[in-house]
Amino acid sequence: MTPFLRLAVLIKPIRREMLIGLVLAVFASLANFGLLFLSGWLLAAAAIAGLGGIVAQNAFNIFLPAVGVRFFATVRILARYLERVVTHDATLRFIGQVRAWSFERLAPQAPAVLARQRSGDMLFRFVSDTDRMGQVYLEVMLPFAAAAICCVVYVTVTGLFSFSAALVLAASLLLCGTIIPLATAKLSAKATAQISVQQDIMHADMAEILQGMGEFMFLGAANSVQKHIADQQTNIRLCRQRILLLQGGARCLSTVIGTLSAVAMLALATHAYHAGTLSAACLPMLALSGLAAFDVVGPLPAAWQLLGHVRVAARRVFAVCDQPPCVPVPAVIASPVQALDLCFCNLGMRYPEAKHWALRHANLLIRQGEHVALVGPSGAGKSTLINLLFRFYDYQKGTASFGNVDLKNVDADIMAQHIGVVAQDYHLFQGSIRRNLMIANPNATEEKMWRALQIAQLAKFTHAEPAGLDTLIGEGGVRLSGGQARRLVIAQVVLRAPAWIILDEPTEGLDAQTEQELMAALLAALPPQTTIMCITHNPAVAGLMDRIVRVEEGRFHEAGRAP
Ligand SMILES: Nc1ncnc2c1ncn2[C@@H]1O[C@H](COP(=O)(O)OP(=O)(O)OP(=O)(O)O)[C@@H](O)[C@H]1O
Repeated sequence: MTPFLRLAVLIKPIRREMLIGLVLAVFASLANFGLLFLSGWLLAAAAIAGLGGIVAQNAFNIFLPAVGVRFFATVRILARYLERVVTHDATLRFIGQVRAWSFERLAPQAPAVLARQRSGDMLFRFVSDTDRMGQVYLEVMLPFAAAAICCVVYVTVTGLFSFSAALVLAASLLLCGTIIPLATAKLSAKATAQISVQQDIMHADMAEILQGMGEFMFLGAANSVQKHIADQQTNIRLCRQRILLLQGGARCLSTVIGTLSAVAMLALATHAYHAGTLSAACLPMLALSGLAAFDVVGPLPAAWQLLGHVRVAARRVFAVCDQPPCVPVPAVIASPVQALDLCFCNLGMRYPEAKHWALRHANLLIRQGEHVALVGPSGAGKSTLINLLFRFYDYQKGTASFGNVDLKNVDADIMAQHIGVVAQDYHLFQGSIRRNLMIANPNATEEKMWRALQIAQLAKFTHAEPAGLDTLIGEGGVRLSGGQARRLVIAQVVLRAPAWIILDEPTEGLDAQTEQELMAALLAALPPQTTIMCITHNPAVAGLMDRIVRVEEGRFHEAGRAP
């Protein structure tokens, strides 16, 4: 299906508002045309009556056309106002719909498929591209539909008075409404596509630079990065200049054609007057209405232009949304049952596009309530276990079960109900300590929050801060030290109190004493049936677990208890 057909399907729920908006837009334009049409006639007829002596003046009924002029003026204002309200409301609703639709499709792809995209690019697609797709009704469909309907009416009405003037009007409207906008769009197509691609790259670059500004400075690359962005900006500006020049030229040409057509219509009407087939009062009426008719084709070059942008934006959004999720969604989602034992049998797992198996012939059994340390060299496959458990990635060989349910029949939401993770690459949210704790457990009382902070050895720090739980931690927790941030993540997990807790290097960045206090408090506070899987390179931490499993080249080996 083409991007436009797919957009047409998405736009269906707002078709009633679209239709009302179109009717109002047509009313406003017709009222504008009627206003100039009637005013032109009224002025000329009044002047002729004025020159015709007292009998003609008395015979001339000024009131009826004056009422008509007021009617058209009022309808024009009201219809334009209501049209703005209805069409903008429809547009905002449509944008919301496009965003909700794309989010629904993107969510199952996280994080494996989305990890292959640049975050700035994703942000741009999700914000600007969906915004542009949402403009398709207001900025493209509405002007085209309104122009088509109004032009037919204008030409028909003009034809009732002068066939030749109607022909001139029809030809000029066709030229300004289709040929000039099409030619402009064709000439600027390359620049339009370039802008889309370059903006795409620039936004992704900008996001990366903002996130890694410190690292760029450490590497002494800040100036070259600045220059790189400035160059991209220059390219985009040059493309924009070209488009604006073409659009300005098209507008000029349309104005010239509109004026020439009004002059030609006046000349033809004058000829008809001399031939006795048209009254003198109709001459300015046709000239003025000829000018008014061009109002509806004015926005069309910009509409053609935007059509190109919408096509590019829709293609980009659909391209991301159509990617199949890395892990197929189970037809029927199962729920693990007690006891929540984890069992891998001859498991083989390879990351997409990777040459090597991250896990191979892996056998592992962890019973609920056990405290197990996972040790082993870097790259052995320890963190891969988390990716598998949360169904971020799929396994290709062997079997895996959790709580007597095949892992292929569960999804991340189900697993998150049973497992809490303190990951190596954790993320804290902008805002306060309280907000971050509430995200983990929206129903947590203040007392429970303090207890979780106590266990995570962060209560002393929080108490010492004047704002306490409302202490702001900055974007990603930048106002906290690495160790404090990690302990806040531990507090989040404690607050959730899941049946399983996976700690990936929980004490990294902590001094020996805090490390001991943290682990002791954690082990003492957790209910005995809580399973702990602790991934660590630290022998002291591994020694606190019931048993140690060594991970080597994607296989699990029992290594007994640490001394
Ligand atoms: N997203 C990914 N795509 C492709 N390969 C990956 C991905 N993540 C990990 N790998 C590969 O899988 C293997 C196991 O990685 P994993 O992260 O599980 O190691 P680890 O034991 O946790 O290492 P560390 O102790 O350094 O965290 C490595 O060879 C790694 O290169």
